[in-house]
Amino acid sequence: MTPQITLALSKGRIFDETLPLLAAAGIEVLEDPETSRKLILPTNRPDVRVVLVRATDVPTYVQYGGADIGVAGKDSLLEHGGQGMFRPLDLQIARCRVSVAVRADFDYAQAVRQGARLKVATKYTHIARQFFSAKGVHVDLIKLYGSMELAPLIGMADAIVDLVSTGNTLRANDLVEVEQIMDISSHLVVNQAALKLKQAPLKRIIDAFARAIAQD
Ligand SMILES: Nc1ncnc2c1ncn2[C@@H]1O[C@H](COP(=O)(O)OP(=O)(O)OP(=O)(O)O)[C@@H](O)[C@H]1O
Ligand SMILES: O=P(O)(O)OC[C@H]1O[C@H](OP(=O)(O)OP(=O)(O)O)[C@H](O)[C@@H]1O
Repeated sequence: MTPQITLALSKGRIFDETLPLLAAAGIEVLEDPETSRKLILPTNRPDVRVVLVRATDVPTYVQYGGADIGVAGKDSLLEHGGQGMFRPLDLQIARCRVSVAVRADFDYAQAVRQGARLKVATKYTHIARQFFSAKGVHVDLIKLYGSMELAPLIGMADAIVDLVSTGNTLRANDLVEVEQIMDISSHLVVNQAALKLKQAPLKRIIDAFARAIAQD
C-alpha cells in the first residue's frame, strides 16, 4: 500500500521536537534519521511516511504536493512566501527569534541616526528587506546560506540578520544583538489540494497535534 499521507520534516531540532507530537497522533517513525541514509522513512502506520528535506525546502515540498503536510520554521515560511499551503497550527517548537547583530565596536544606533547605508549579510533577505524598509533604513543585502556571523568579523558586512536563541553563537563571535525583528517558532503546513482530497486523515493528524500542544 502506498502511504496516503507524506509528511516533510527536516533532520535535527524540527524532527526531534516533532516526534512527541507524532506520538500523540499515534505515529512512530521507524528509523532514526541520524543513522539512516534513507530520505523516505516508514512509520508504524502503513498510511503515513516521512520524507527528510532541508529545513528551507519544507515549504516548497508542501507547495508542490511532494508532501501533503510538513513542519517548517516561520522564518522559512516567510522567505518562501507560503503560496499553495495552509498554516493551521503554530506548533510552538524550535523557538528562537530573528535579530539584527553587529560587531561590538560598531555603533549601529548612530549609523541608523545618520542615515548611513548599511551592508547586511543574511540568509533571510525577505525578512531583512521588509524590516529595514519599514524602518526607513537603506541597506545593501548580501545573500548568504550559512555562517552569517563571519561577515561582519571580516569586514564584508556592517550587520547580519540571523536566528538567535541562547545568544551563544553571537557571544562566541563578539557580536551583539541590536534589534529583535520577530519571534519564530515552527508551524504545521498543509498542501491546499491535499487538505480537500485527503481531508479526513489530515484532519486527524492536525487535531491530534492541536490537542498535544494544548496539553503542554
Ligand atoms: N538555535 C535555534 N534554536 C531554536 N530554533 C532554531 C534555532 N536555529 C534554527 N531554529 C529553527 O529551526 C528551523 C530549522 O533549523 P535547522 O538548523 O535545522 O535548519 P537550517 O540550517 O536553518 O536550514 P537549512 O538546512 O535548510 O539551511 C529554523 O528554520 C528555525 O525556525
Ligand atoms: O543563539 P544560539 O542558541 O547560539 O542559536 C543561534 C544559532 O542557531 C542557528 O544555527 P544552527 O542551527 O547551525 O546552530 P545550532 O544547531 O548550534 O543551534 C542559527 O543560525 C544561529 O547561528
